[in-house]
Amino acid sequence: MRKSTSIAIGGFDGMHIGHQALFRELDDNGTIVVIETGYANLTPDGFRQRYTKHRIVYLKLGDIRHLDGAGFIAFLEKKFPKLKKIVVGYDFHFGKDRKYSYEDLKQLFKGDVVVVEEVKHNNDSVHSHKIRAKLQIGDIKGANDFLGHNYTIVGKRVDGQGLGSRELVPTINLSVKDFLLPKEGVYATLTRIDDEEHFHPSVSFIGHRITTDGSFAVETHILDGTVTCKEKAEISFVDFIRNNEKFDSLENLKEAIKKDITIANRMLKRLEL
Ligand SMILES: Cc1cc2nc3c(=O)[nH]c(=O)nc-3n(C[C@H](O)[C@H](O)[C@H](O)COP(=O)(O)O)c2cc1C
Ligand SMILES: Nc1ncnc2c1ncn2[C@@H]1O[C@H](COP(=O)(O)OP(=O)(O)O)[C@@H](O)[C@H]1O
Repeated sequence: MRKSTSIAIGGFDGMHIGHQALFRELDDNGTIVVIETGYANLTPDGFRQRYTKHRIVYLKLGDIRHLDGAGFIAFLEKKFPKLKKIVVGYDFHFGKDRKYSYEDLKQLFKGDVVVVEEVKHNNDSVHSHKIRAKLQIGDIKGANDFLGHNYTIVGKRVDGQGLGSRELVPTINLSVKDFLLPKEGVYATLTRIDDEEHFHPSVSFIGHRITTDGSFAVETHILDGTVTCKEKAEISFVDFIRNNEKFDSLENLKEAIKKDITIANRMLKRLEL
């Protein structure tokens, strides 16, 4: 922090293409200042770091929300004594009732204030809340376009019913906390197991297993061989296949899963793995 000469300020949940436009304005000693609201669920906890090489510093919203414009600048200058440049987006607001904007920063800060113009995709302004809305309707492609990377969640391995490997296909069952889960259904995915470096092509199910025991599950079936997962896995979403369905028999569910596998293979083959 003592070395930081430039900072980008915001919530930065998702680290999407709008956020990345800010980071491009940082220099080698640039730091990303995340104002934590407690609502981040696209890139919770330490997950923002994987989408940037810049150092990230977290500030609690409660510690700064009462500050006026001058107070906020004084706070930043104390925390970053070498600060020369502040980077924010076109809609950045801060302070009590969010009443200060980049105009105030420009007036009050002695160094440079860079204001990044609105980043759009297909003429639609990119924002975290829109990415959440897309995931909630299963629009993975739309969410990924806004993110500039595949939406990725991490979970802890848990035991399943054991039915998968006996009657259907083997799956890794995950308990996922803190991440927003896409809508219930079946997805073409890439899965990274434990600390492996590569991702496996996979097909994943999120939802209540309404055909079997009714309980909620996040499961992934690996398409390129037999694997063992010890502790955790990471699911990277590529495309939506179908909604969660209730089948009359395990036999029909099995047929549907076979089709899902064919579709997932087709969707994933288009990618350079
Ligand atoms: C590709 C795939 C698609 C699935 N689709 C459905 C579904 O549409 N409806 C459903 O109730 N369960 C679905 N399941 C979940 C199965 O019910 C689940 O794998 C089975 O209950 C075995 O669970 P276990 O891994 O805990 O043994 C799907 C699972 C996979 C891997
Ligand atoms: N689409 C965008 N174009 C340009 N700047 C953006 C965009 N989205 C967010 N920003 C900027 O990035 C920083 C973080 O904003 P934040 O409110 O966390 O993002 P979001 O609006 O996606 O939730 C702010 O300075 C904001 O002005």
